[in-house]
Amino acid sequence: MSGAMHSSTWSTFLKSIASFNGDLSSMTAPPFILSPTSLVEYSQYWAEHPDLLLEPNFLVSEDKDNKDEREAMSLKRIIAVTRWFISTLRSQYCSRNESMGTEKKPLNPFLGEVFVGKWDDKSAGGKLGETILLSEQVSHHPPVTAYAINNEQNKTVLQGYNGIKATMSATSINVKQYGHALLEYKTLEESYLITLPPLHIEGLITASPFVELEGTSYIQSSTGHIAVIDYSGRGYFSGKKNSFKARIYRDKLSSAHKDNALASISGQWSGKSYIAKGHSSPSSSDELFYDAKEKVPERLIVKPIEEQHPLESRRAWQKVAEAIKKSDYDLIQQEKSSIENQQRDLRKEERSAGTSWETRWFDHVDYQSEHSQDPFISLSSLANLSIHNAPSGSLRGSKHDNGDAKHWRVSFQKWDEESEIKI
Ligand SMILES: CCC(=O)OC[C@H](C)CC[C@H]1O[C@H]2C[C@H]3[C@@H]4CC=C5C[C@@H](O)CC[C@]5(C)[C@H]4CC[C@]3(C)[C@H]2[C@@H]1C
Repeated sequence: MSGAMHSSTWSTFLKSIASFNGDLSSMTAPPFILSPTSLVEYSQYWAEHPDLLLEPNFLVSEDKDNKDEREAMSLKRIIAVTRWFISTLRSQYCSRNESMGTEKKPLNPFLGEVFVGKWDDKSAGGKLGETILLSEQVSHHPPVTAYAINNEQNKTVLQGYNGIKATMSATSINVKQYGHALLEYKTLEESYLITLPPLHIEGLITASPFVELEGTSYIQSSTGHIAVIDYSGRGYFSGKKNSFKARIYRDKLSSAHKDNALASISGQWSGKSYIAKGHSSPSSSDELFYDAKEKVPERLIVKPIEEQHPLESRRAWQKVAEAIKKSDYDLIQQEKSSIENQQRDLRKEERSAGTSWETRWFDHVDYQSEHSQDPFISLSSLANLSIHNAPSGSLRGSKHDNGDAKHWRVSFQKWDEESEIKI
């Protein structure tokens, strides 16, 4: 499609943004902006660098009785966790631009849609072992995706969920993320709570949308250490797009003053970033922290579509994905409606039978009725974060710190009992 063709449908699309009702998935975006990939696949972006996710397992002090050495190693580990987290951002927020030219509108997963796969051990000597991904659309209204990434050999589990609330300004789409990630290194008996930054979509006017992160996100360790990460785009303090500054403190209390920082990291999460000791802001003459362009992401291994279960994403959306790749608008609508009609019939059957859809591998845990033993409660209080269903990273006592406190948690027992869907 030439730019001129785009601009006519795109300008009508931009006008539709003006009448935005809050639910992005209900908007009819022009076909050229549609992605053939379902949102349930985005969970894979949390572990396209399995080596970085697992690295803290290999940063332990030999001398258990040496307090200073233990302290030094726990600081090294939260720095390694921050490096892993920064390494996920290019895949999370730039991969569509890199593969398809612009950010795209993902397919809106149906309730119960699943996506599974694995990363093989690419390390020398097999110290990493296999890592698997389970991803499930646990809610359709509003859309919520839950995921778990499990590495048995190193007893490391990353689990979390994501939902969004979007609002529109004249020129950009503003997105608040809901949910969080919990990272547990069971051998180390150490865990981390990771919150999700707000984002906005820029480039809408020029029909070349891309994600820019904003605000602040946190990584809280069970050792007390906390990483506070501030995001900015072009025109902000650093003037470059995809910029961030991360400061690591001994605990939440000392994060009140920037000069208490034990380490400072800054640069671009989609490019190079640097690290310096203490609170001084690092520059390219300091030690390289991470280079997002240099490290190649490891693609998840997903079995061929013909071996997939009907609930698996690429099989379920196969005809729609092919129609999108052919830009065959009528076929896209036709194939999408057949999936939507199947879903409507399922919901109708459930209503008349008085049943409701059972989530497959995840439980909706109510933290107000049961203080589940998982570290979410202790990590949230270390970070002074709300345990409620507030925008991710909301502080305790903030205006959203009330209402439900229900969060999605993986049940590996249910995965072990799974008989139909295989990795
Ligand atoms: C409906 C309006 C429309 O189609 O506008 C077209 C534009 C492509 C902008 C809207 C879409 O932009 C997409 C970007 C998506 C986020 C990208 C990455 C993540 C991180 C992941 O861990 C969780 C999901 C999340 C937040 C995606 C959520 C959905 C976003 C905002 C898509 C917008 C519909």
